[in-house]
Amino acid sequence: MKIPVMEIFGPTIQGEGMVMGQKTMFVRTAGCDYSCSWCDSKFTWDGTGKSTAMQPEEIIQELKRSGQQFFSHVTISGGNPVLHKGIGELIRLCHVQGWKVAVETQGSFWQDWLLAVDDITLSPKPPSSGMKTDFNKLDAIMGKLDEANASLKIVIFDETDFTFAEQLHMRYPSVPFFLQVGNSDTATTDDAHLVSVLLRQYEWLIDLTACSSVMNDAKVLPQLHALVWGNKRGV
Ligand SMILES: C[S@@+](CC[C@H](N)C(=O)[O-])C[C@H]1O[C@@H](n2cnc3c(N)ncnc32)[C@H](O)[C@@H]1O
Ligand SMILES: Nc1nc2[nH]cc(C(=O)O)c2c(=O)[nH]1
Ligand code: SF4
Ligand SMILES: [Mg+2]
Repeated sequence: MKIPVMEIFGPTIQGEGMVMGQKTMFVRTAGCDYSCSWCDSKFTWDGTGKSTAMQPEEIIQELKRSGQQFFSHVTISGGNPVLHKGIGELIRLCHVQGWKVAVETQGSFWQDWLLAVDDITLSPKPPSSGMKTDFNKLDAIMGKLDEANASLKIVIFDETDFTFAEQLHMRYPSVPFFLQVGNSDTATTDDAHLVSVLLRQYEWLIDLTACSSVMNDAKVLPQLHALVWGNKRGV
């Protein structure tokens, strides 16, 4: 079953969340059921990017061609990769190669192949995104997942987002919880300015977290790739 692929890149580091710093390849799929106001990957769903329909075997070949022997971990992101049934076969083939597989999704859809993923990052969207989380769906997904492989990662732009994150953490207290700095300027090429803004936002988020007893075991992280490469694509 074919998968619409936007880009395949790496090896780079996972710049976000539960396995930050892990060397990995990325497979970015096209299409999203959301349209977050601040999405840093709008080209996957707004018609400005070009995708290629690929069989799982072709994706494996392209990963080997571009990453050679320099990786053992593959991150599937998007868009929302959970829209695509064919990813189940891709995960199986990655495991045959001995590679671990991570998936990034917002938690709006279920596929049975999620049970085969080594690290799942669920990133429900806070109010600033303009999206509304369907908690019936999210509860059902959480109920089916092995919590050992899952984490929650919430992007924070303002105090309303932080309150949303507190409520989410209280709803799923045993799931590892990550707060992520929001990038409010995903178009700029002025890296020095972007980094200074992101570090200021990081400090603001640390200060908020420090004063929240709900967040006593949360982790507060920047997007490491944005600090190193700014808004550059394919890193
Ligand atoms: C582009 S999304 C693709 C996966 C999936 N659609 C999702 O949102 O989880 C990958 C990650 O980037 C985060 N993200 C998107 N735009 C961002 C921004 N402007 N600042 C910080 N994180 C952002 C999302 O919340 C998500 O955790
Ligand atoms: N280095 C790097 N780390 C990332 N973590 C999540 C990403 C994403 O866009 O899903 C991403 C990305 O695009 N690059
Ligand atoms: S859910 Fe993810 S890919 Fe989709 S619009 Fe939001 S941030 Fe972008
Ligand atoms: Mg990204």
